[in-house]
Amino acid sequence: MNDRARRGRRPVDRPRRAALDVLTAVRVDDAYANLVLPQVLRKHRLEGRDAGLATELASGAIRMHGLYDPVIDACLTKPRLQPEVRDVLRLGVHQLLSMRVPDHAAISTSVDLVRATVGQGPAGLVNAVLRKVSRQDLDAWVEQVAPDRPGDLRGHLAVARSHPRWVVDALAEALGTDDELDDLLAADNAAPRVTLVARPGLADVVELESAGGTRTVRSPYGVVLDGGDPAGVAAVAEGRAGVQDEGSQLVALATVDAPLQGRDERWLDLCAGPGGKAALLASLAAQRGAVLVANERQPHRAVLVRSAMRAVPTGAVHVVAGDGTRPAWVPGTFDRVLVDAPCSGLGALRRRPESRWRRTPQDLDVLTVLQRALLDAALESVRPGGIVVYATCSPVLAETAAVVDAVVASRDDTVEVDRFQLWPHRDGTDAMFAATLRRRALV
Ligand SMILES: C[S@@+](CC[C@H](N)C(=O)[O-])C[C@H]1O[C@@H](n2cnc3c(N)ncnc32)[C@H](O)[C@@H]1O
Repeated sequence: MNDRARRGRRPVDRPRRAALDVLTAVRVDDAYANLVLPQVLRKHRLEGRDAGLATELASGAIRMHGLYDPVIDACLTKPRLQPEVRDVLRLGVHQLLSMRVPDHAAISTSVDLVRATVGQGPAGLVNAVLRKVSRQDLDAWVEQVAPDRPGDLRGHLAVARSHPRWVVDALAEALGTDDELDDLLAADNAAPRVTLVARPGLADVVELESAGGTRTVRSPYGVVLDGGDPAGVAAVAEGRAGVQDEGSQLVALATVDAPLQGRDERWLDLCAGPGGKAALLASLAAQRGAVLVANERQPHRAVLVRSAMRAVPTGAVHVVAGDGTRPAWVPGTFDRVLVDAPCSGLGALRRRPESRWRRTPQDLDVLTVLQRALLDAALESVRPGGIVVYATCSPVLAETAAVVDAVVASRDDTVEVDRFQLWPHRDGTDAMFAATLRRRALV
């Protein structure tokens, strides 16, 4: 590049550069956007509004590429596109169709970005594609690139709401109706507000409300933050409170509040990492004179569980690392057991922009075998008359009802006493599933 050309170039906008770094890490390194974002923001020294802009750009472009890619393809004259250039275009399309960025700013910053990162070659193409995209709004593009809504509702929503078609089918099956499908998929695309949990005996909701928040409707321990950084809330920094979706709080509460006859002092969280539900269970255990064993297979996640427990009175919890399908304890040891099983996470799509694109139907084949083994191990671990709650952050029937039904049907010592399924569009929570089972008392 000669000096004249260099002088003529505008500096690349840092939030957009940061957003592109996130897209690259997700595409090339299989990174999780929510984990890589804080590092990238630090690297580019972005805070406040700039950090918010980079986050919105990256999350939106990743989440919505099921819609943006057909729009981009409709504007190409040649079908092939370098992945690096497509990433820049996805960011540009997000600004043009889903944000209030003026067209000229969205286009010129995208051209600058591709010049700085890929080179001068694709600058003209990026300019031309984004100019075409800017000629109509989001609704007009959906009409142009998505299947016809009356003729193929699920196909239409898969594109319009940017979900893989198999995920749309699995969610529709779990809902039991297509009538709410649009609302559910739209809710998956909206960033959730941050919900805190006041760990009982360690913090209370009044303290969290004073940080600027509103109490949750169903959990007595939850506060939805109005905004701001939860790490700045003293109770969170000290481990007396945590960030936890209301649905997860309700799962922990279902575990400890299910009626139980007889001894109620040994509790087990079979799949505890990173420790959100275990920390709520442990603080309740401390209040109720019980002790929680928090088990996690992955040692590095067991470390996270220990950190989540830092404010819980010692003696109320023991954290152990082990395979929950091969328990290290005597059968029938526990009075209450939570199995928060590893799952597809398709009920928490609001939180992870890339996860819908990573999962495959084949994942379910592997997961459901493990889920059944863990639920069986949980039932072996609980005493006769004891309670087991099986939970997933997925509503997909193969990992919820089908697992519970199969395990209950395969045993003559287990009855189901309750079941709930939460939904983002109905309940404002992740789509958590929980079934409460009781091991029959000996007669
Ligand atoms: C859905 S997460 C649990 C979330 C946790 N209850 C919370 O609220 O923070 C499932 C956890 O199960 C762990 N896991 C997977 N296989 C396991 C096994 N065989 N035994 C025990 N834990 C396992 C995973 O490493 C993961 O941390």
